[in-house]
Amino acid sequence: MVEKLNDAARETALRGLNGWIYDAADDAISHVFKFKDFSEAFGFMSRVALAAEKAGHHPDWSNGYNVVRVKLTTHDAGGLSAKDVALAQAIDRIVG
Ligand SMILES: C[C@H](O)[C@H](O)[C@H]1CNC2=NC(N)=NC(=O)C2=N1
Repeated sequence: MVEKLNDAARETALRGLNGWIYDAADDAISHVFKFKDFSEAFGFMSRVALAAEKAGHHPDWSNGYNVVRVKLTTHDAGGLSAKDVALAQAIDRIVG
């Protein structure tokens, strides 16, 4: 059973991520990605989808043309967990 991160662990984890914003109300981390066009945005989503399936952990996300809004939280834990941090790191690698 995955556990929520405590405050100290969360702060440490966030320092290792690029531009993710902590949303205390949802105990989640979010990032808005803007791309050249829809094709670039959808390519990003396709790569993230494969990483999510591989991890067995999935984003809550939306797409409008060239913008992808990603929110990560662990539904099974009721908040932010190490799985969210790991997926955020994978997403950071995808965007480079
Ligand atoms: C059974 C459960 O839905 C699965 O273990 C996974 C699927 N993907 C998931 N993704 C996220 N973000 N949180 C979860 O708790 C989660 N659970």
